[in-house]
Amino acid sequence: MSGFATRAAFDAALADLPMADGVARDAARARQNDLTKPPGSLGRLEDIAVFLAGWQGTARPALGQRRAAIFAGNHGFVVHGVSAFPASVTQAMVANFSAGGAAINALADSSGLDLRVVALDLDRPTADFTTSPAMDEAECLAALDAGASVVEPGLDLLVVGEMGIGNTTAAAALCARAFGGAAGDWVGPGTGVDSDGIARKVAVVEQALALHGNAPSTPFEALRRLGGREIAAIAGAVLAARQQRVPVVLDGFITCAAIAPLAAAVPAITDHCLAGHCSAEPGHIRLLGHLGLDPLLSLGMRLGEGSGAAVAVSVIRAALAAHNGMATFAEAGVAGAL
Ligand SMILES: Cc1cc2ncn([C@H]3O[C@H](COP(=O)(O)O)[C@@H](O)[C@H]3O)c2cc1C
Ligand SMILES: O=C(O)c1cccnc1
Repeated sequence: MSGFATRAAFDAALADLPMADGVARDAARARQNDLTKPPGSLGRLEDIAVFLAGWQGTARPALGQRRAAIFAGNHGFVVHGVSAFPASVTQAMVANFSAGGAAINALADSSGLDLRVVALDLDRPTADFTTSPAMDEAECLAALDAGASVVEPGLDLLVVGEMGIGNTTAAAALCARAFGGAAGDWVGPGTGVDSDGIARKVAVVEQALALHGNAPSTPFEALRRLGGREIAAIAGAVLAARQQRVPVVLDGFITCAAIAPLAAAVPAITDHCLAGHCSAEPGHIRLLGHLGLDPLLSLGMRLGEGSGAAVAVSVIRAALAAHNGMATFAEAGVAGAL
């Protein structure tokens, strides 16, 4: 199993990304062209099957072991009034996940996902990033490692999600740091703050960028200074998944923002990722453009918890049902194209 015990281990993993298996990918594409339909007629369902073939290293990919990993963390900057809900909701929702009552419980169930919830030091919020780095090096490494720990051999697909009151503000700061633009380009209503709340979020992001803007702009430093434990854990999970060639389905604005610092340095980090959906949080569509990802769904969801990605898994299942279950022209005795 992978892990990120040191900053050098994280940097080395990011500098040495394995690529998809081109032979398996070509074989899957050839199979798609042999199935009893006009080539290309299943649109992105075909591309999804070919993508999974490349990362799983087989022309007939499967979804036997599929997991949703939800990481939870608390943030010091919430004292500035950046969320419509109190920070205590993070812990309460983790209890709700355990009791089976949250949206992700229902949606993971509906997509047949094994749900893992990883609560990261909820009684110890990160430091307020308007006055200091959110985490010290050891805290950030522990969070990255907690993310890596959900990636186990044999996993066919990993969905990542988060819970952390205030984290749309951290996500906005990470995006601005990674891809530029004004704080206001990345800040949105999150859980539903009003225009005063948006103004407070913009001010908090601007303060954080002013304080940390001259720090080394490495992915690790961005996560450590501007991220949070659940955000660093997502980055760790996505990177560990890549090391093991496990394909990943990203969720909304926050999960995508978690890999923004990695993608700004190494754009190929998104190659093993699908964007499950486009969130209604306004920064998400902008961020997906920077990540080079075309979302599978756009349902106006703005929840987090991995919920949009979990719904997208139903589409991915459909893609593989067609890829693995259909007959070829030869098998069915159907005449091919003229
Ligand atoms: C009951 C409840 C359940 C949630 N599940 C996910 N989030 C989402 O909302 C939070 C981010 O929004 P903000 O930055 O405005 O706080 C995160 O916890 C995210 O996962 C929730 C929020 C609430 C209130
Ligand atoms: O895009 C998301 O995942 C999101 C948006 C708002 C609040 N929580 C999550």
